[in-house]
Amino acid sequence: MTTLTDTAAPPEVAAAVSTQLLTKRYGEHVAVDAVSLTVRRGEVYGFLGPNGAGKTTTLRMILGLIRATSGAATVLGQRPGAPAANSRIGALIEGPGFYPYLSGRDNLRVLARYRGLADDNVEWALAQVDLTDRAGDRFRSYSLGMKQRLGVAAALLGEPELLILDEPTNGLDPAGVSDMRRLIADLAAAGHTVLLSSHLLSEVQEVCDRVGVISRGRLITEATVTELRGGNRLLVRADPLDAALAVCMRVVGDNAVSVVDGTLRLLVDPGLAAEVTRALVSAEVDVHEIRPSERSLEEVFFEMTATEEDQR
Ligand SMILES: Nc1ncnc2c1ncn2[C@@H]1O[C@H](COP(=O)(O)OP(=O)(O)OP(=O)(O)O)[C@@H](O)[C@H]1O
Repeated sequence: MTTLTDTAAPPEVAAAVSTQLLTKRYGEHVAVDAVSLTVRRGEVYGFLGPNGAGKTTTLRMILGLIRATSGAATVLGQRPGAPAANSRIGALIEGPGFYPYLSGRDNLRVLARYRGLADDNVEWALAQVDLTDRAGDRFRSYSLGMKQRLGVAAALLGEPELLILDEPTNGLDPAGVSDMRRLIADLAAAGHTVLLSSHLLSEVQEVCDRVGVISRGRLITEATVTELRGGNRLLVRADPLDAALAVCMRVVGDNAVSVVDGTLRLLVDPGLAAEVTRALVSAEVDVHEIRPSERSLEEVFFEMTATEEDQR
């Protein structure tokens, strides 16, 4: 008999990637410290952290390129490195080794043959990254952005379900970053799950559904970009400030109001803007500006890592 419980996919199968207390030590140094993260199928997951935080080491464990010291990981329902998973994963990690004297197309053909894939795959992958026109040129003549896109094309050979991209925007100029962002959004729209690492939050906040923030080997948080940025702040510029402060404290509570650079910062639902404005106006305070304010991901990141430092 089939019950509802029997047919519901267990979380580890529903997830594209999940890790449980994944840890990597190099001697005394803990490069990755008990990381438990989940990448859901179909999402773009940003793995964020400064240089040396442990991103590449985590991705290498997920791909089965290095062994975890302890903990576990499941990738597309398999253990890392299992052939059944590898054939459904495309990865760009630490720059692929391309032959400089071969064209982009021939480089991909070499990789495709090695993996038993037909040349159609090469043309498809080149088109995905918009390199078809330059595919006949030697790799060494490519700009950094083109080299990165060829790396993504290599990861795309065989149309993998899951793409793992380690710092795909590293070293790119703003135009290259914007091209890469668009490419990732297109791949996600086409149904690929994307796990990408970055140390630049501004680069991933537009393209990622969820982010995991890692600092010194530890996963500090995992949340949607909206959750991280928080929508619960109102900024008020009003005159006279003292009277405005008193009114705001009365309306939203003493602890929810602070003054930053002559502006009142209210930690409340922005839906209270009308009520706050009415109270200020009836107290004969001039309201120059009242607006909701989100934290930038950079602010969130620095606040979180600062808290983490304090706890050490
Ligand atoms: N093979 C190794 N032997 C010793 N230590 C290592 C090794 N690989 C990584 N580490 C250390 O582990 C830590 C995490 O490195 P990792 O490359 O994973 O960070 P990252 O977040 O990817 O940073 P980056 O963006 O600079 O690559 C660093 O302190 C690094 O020096």
